[in-house]
Amino acid sequence: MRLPALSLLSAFRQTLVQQVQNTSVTPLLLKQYRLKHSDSGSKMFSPAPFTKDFFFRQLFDEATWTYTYLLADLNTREAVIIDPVLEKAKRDANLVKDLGFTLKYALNTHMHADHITGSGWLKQLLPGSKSVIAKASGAKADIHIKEGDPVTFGRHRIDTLATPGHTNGCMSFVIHEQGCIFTGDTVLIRGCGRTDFQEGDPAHLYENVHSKIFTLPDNFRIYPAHDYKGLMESSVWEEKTYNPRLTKTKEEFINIMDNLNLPYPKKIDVSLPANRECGVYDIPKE
Ligand SMILES: N[C@@H](CCC(=O)N[C@@H](CSS)C(=O)NCC(=O)O)C(=O)O
Repeated sequence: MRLPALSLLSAFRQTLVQQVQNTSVTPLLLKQYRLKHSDSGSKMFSPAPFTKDFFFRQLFDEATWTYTYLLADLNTREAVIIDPVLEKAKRDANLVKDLGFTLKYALNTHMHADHITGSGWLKQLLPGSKSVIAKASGAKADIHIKEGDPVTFGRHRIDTLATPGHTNGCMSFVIHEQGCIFTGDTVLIRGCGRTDFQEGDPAHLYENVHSKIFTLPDNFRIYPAHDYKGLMESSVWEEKTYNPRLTKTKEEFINIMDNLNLPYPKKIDVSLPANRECGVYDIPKE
C-alpha cells in the first residue's frame, strides 16, 4: 500500500523521535527537537526579519526601567522615537544626530506616571520634530491621534490602536510589515500595566488586549515600555501562552488587578503635571 507523502513524513518523524528516545540523548535535546519540529516551535522562534531599510534600536532608562525605541527609514533617514525619557533626551538627540537621522515625531504611548516624557525637550534639541500622543490622554502635544490615524516615517507606517485600560489614552503602535508592536504599559512581559490610578480599568485593558493585540500573528514581537526583570522583548504567542494575568478569564484578571497593592510610582507627583504639558514643564537647565 502506498502511504501519502504526509503520512510518510510523520512516520519518519516518529521513528526519529523513537530513536532519539532510545539513545542517551538528554531530555533537553528532545525538548529542543520537539520545539523545532512543532508548530509552536516555529511560532515562537520565527519573528519576521526586519526589512533592510528599517532601523530599530531599543534604549533604556535605568532609573525608571523604561524602554525607548528609535526607529528610522534608512533610505530617507526620517526617524521617530517612542516613549522618550526626559533625563535621556540628550543621549537620544545625540544618537539621532550621530546616525544622520531627522527626528520627525516623538511619540508617547500614553501619559506616563512614573517618569517625565522626553518629547518636550527633544523638540528643543532637534528642532522640527513634533510631539504626538492620543487625544484621549488629555495631555498637550503638537499632534493628537486616535485609533486608525497612521504615523509615517519615510516609507514606513505605524498603525495606531487604542488600547485603554492602564490609562484612558493608552495606544499601541503596530508596524505590520516588520511584525512588531509597541505596547507601552498595556502589555508588559509576563505582566501588564496597573489599573489602580489615572483612569485605570482592568476590564477595558483585558478586552483591548484580547481583541486587538492577541489577535495579531503569534510571531509578532512585543516591545513594552518597561521591564523590571531585564527582559527585553516578547511575542504575541509568548504572552498568550505565559502571561500570568492575561491568560486568565476576565473575572479572574479583574480580581488580580484589584488586589495588586503596588506602591505608587516614586515620581508620580512630578510626572503627571509635567506630562500633561508634554514634558516641557521643569526642563533641566543643564
Ligand atoms: N516602582 C516603579 C513603578 C512601578 C510601576 O508601578 N510600574 C507601572 C508602570 S509605570 S506607571 C505598572 O503598571 N506596573 C505593573 C506591575 O505589575 O508592576 C517606580 O517607582 O517608578
